[in-house]
Amino acid sequence: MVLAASKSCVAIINPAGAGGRTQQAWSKAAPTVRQRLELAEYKLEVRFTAGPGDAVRLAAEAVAAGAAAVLAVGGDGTIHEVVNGMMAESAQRGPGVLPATALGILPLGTGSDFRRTFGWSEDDIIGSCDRITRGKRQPLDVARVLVSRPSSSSSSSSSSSSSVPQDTAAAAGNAPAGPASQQQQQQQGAAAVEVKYVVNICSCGVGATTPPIVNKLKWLRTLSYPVASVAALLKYKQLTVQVSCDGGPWQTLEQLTMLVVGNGIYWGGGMRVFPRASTHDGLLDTMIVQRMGLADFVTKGHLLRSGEYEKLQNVTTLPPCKSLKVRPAHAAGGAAAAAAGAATAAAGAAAAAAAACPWWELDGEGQGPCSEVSIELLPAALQLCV
Ligand SMILES: Nc1ncnc2c1ncn2[C@@H]1O[C@H](COP(=O)(O)OP(=O)(O)OP(=O)(O)O)[C@@H](O)[C@H]1O
Repeated sequence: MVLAASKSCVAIINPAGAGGRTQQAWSKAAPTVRQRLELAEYKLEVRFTAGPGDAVRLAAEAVAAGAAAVLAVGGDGTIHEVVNGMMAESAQRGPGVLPATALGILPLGTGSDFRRTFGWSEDDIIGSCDRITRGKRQPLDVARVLVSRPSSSSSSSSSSSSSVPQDTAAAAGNAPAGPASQQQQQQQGAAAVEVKYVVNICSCGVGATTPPIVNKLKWLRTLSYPVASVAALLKYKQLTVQVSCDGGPWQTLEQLTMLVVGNGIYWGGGMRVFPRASTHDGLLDTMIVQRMGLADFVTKGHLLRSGEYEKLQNVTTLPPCKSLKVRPAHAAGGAAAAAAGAATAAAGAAAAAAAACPWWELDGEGQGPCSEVSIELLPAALQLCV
């Protein structure tokens, strides 16, 4: 018997997920999802994204409308956008306001790394519905990431930055909120800062150059990630960056292959990068890979994949922390150069500075080169349906 619905669950579906397979899978799953939810007195509302970034808007609308749950249907990019919309909407209401809307996940993507942390299988339609209807909620930490871009680079290549509403640096108390202010910040060149949220893992270096390659290889399914990694390593030039944990001194990392920072366990299509990570311990884990070329990747990459990288000399970790800042090494001398009246700083110099900026990806969504990135973990920022 179908009971009168008293709570709403908004399903946000990315029809383009997994190279279009999400759309087909959803078509088959939809009747079951509706039936399971209605039996538990949930009213299902279905929203399809119209393009990249649209899930940010749809999730923010669901939170604003007081939905009991949002069901993100797709891969990690869809979860990323949904989390960004939920966090942006709650940030508008004031610092530390926890959305009453819980996050549900129906994993139907390519890599689908986030769901692996919880041991949820792909395509588990009934399990996804039951996680919503049984009412069990687990606190979920979310990282707030302030992204600064080099003055010569254009705005974000990421989908989630292009839609409304936006949680800009404004919400951090730096400027008026909203898309207009984001535009102003971008016009201010190097001072532009965007606020993004990461629920699983972000990285800079070679891994951050793979998303455009992965996007072209979706037909290879889970193989798209290792194949893209090899292609990216062939072109990658190692950079020097500096990191500061929990406000401590800057530490220089030379010949960086990649720096991975995370909340969850899995990254890059099933690599167990943080085997001991918890999504509700209030701490970020960090892995640093230096001087790793293609030969190392081919012969030792399996140790990165299995999380046994303590055996690798060129892999180190930082103590778990609550916040982390990363900047290109040239940024350390930037202020001094400016003070010395570096009037000769021409467009060529700006382009060179941009080239020295590492590329970033957030939850697998490519951002291009970033000058400074500041990551702060917000403990128990959302409630996850488990
Ligand atoms: N309607 C749409 N049309 C085209 N692209 C979309 C649409 N909706 C969302 N997108 C974009 O699709 C991209 C991929 O989505 P998603 O991450 O869900 O699937 P996936 O990449 O196959 O999975 P995974 O990230 O787990 O490997 C995201 O960058 C998102 O912005």
